[in-house]
Amino acid sequence: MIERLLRLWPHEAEMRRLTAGYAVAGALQGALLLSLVPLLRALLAEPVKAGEAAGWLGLVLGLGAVYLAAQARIKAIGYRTANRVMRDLQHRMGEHLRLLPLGWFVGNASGRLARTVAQSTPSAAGTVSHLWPELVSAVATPLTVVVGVFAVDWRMGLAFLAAVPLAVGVLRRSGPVVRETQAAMDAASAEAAGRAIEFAQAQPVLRSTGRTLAGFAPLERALEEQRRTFRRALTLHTLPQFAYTAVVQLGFTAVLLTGVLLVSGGAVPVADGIALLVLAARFVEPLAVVANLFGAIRVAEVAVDRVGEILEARPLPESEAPVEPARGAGMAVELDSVDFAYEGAPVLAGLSLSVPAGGSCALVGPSGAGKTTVLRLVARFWDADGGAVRLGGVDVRAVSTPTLMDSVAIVFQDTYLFDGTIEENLRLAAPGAGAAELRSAAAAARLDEVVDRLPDGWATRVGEGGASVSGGERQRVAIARALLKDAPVVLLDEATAALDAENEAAVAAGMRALSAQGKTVIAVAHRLSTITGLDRIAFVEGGRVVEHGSHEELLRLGGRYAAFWAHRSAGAETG
Ligand SMILES: Nc1ncnc2c1ncn2[C@@H]1O[C@H](COP(=O)(O)OP(=O)(O)OP(=O)(O)O)[C@@H](O)[C@H]1O
Repeated sequence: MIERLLRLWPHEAEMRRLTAGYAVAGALQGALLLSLVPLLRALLAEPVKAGEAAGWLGLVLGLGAVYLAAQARIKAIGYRTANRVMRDLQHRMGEHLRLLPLGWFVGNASGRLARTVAQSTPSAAGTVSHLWPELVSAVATPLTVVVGVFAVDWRMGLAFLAAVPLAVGVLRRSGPVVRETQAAMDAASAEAAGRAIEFAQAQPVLRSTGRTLAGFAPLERALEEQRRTFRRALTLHTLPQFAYTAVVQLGFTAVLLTGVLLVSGGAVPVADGIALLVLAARFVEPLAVVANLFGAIRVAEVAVDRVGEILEARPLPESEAPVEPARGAGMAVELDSVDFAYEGAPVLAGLSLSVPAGGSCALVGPSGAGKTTVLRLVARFWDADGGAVRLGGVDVRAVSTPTLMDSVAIVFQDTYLFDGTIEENLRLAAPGAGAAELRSAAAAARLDEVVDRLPDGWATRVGEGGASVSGGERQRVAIARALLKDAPVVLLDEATAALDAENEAAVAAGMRALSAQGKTVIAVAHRLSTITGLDRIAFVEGGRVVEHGSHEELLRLGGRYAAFWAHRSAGAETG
């Protein structure tokens, strides 16, 4: 466990010092208990040795005071270290996230990240301040006691030790079970939390279709799975817990029997016997604690693993000799026989596409054909499995990340806006832009119409994620950002959700404005108005471009695009 943590937080010397401190505190407690033996001997002697007893009592009190002081000191250090562990892990995660490819953030990364930062780092750090010290002292205290008991009587020492191998065996066997069930419970809880969020977000749809909780199958399934996993965990944990308690009780009984036999046989004085039995009762306590701690440590291990998943996620390789692609108003984009698969599921198979600098191209095709994936590969969310993606003639793998991010502006379907004003959201793309620039970009993206309608104009707050403006309006902000950013390549994934006529016209106008600035525009387009506003069309199907040309050329060809167009036109007419 601690090795795992040290892999992520490599401060071995500090951890060793802390462990030594915890061990000393634990040993002090052991010594405190052992000093009961001479105290009881003096008290139970015939006649009572009052002076000697007072001396030993002084020692007990003194050791107690030293133990308390040591505990307070080591706890304070433990808390400080735990705080540092948490701060360092969160800081390193922040730094590391900046290096991870954008592809890492696709999918459920935000939920995973939120949980890891908010829950797993405190839990991992808590290992240092709570679990580790308790475990170290739960081992150091009985160990000291056993050494002392051996000094009093070796037979009693052996009786104390008798249960230890059995207890260790039970713990070792139960470890993987607890860990596996903990991981399963964690995954089931995460899934249930995700479905609950989905359920909340889907409320408008569910209510408009008259469906209630009973009708929302994904959440029901996730909750049922969570209950099943928890029941299974309970069953699997019961047996090892029972076995451990039984072993500890068996050990206590062995000490008791040995003590009674030795005392009644006259081999051990009565006073020593009583003292050793008192010790035995205190010896069992930490052993029981160890079992609980092992469970808690397995839980913390899952948290440490989650932090590790982020810190050990690999950034894409960076070229040691980066090449700067030639940069004009636009930049040529080329995909050359690109193959790509998501976790083994092939999406692109030998896809080739070439868009000249300043040119524009609409990616059209059936849902799931891989159009969005093409845009993601141009922005190097991931590297292609085969073939090459080139910007300005240079392989994206040879371009440094800052240059790449500088060369590409991305307008994706799910545009994220920060919880600030419209103006602040625009300024993200160009912090130094003057008011005139801002207004001209907004006008080109028809964002000015939105701003005029909003109560506080440019100073209107958009809410978390841009919740207080519509999807189409968010895309207008993103297009205005792309105009301001002045990157030579603009990648645009038109929203598939129904856009009203006004927003649709605004997106088409924004694309025209980007093209007019000489930028290379590649857009996944769904609407006839936006498709025909671009120079060329690439029809993507089966992981490759199957038709490529202008709108008129492709209609004349009478192939897949012509059929798609006829179908869409019929749909548009019927509304
Ligand atoms: N992050 C991901 N992990 C795994 N599979 C993915 C991921 N993103 C997309 N896919 C799958 O890859 C295929 C291509 O997806 P992509 O989004 O590129 O298609 P598309 O042509 O843009 O579709 P649409 O028009 O519906 O947006 C789909 O089958 C999709 O389910």
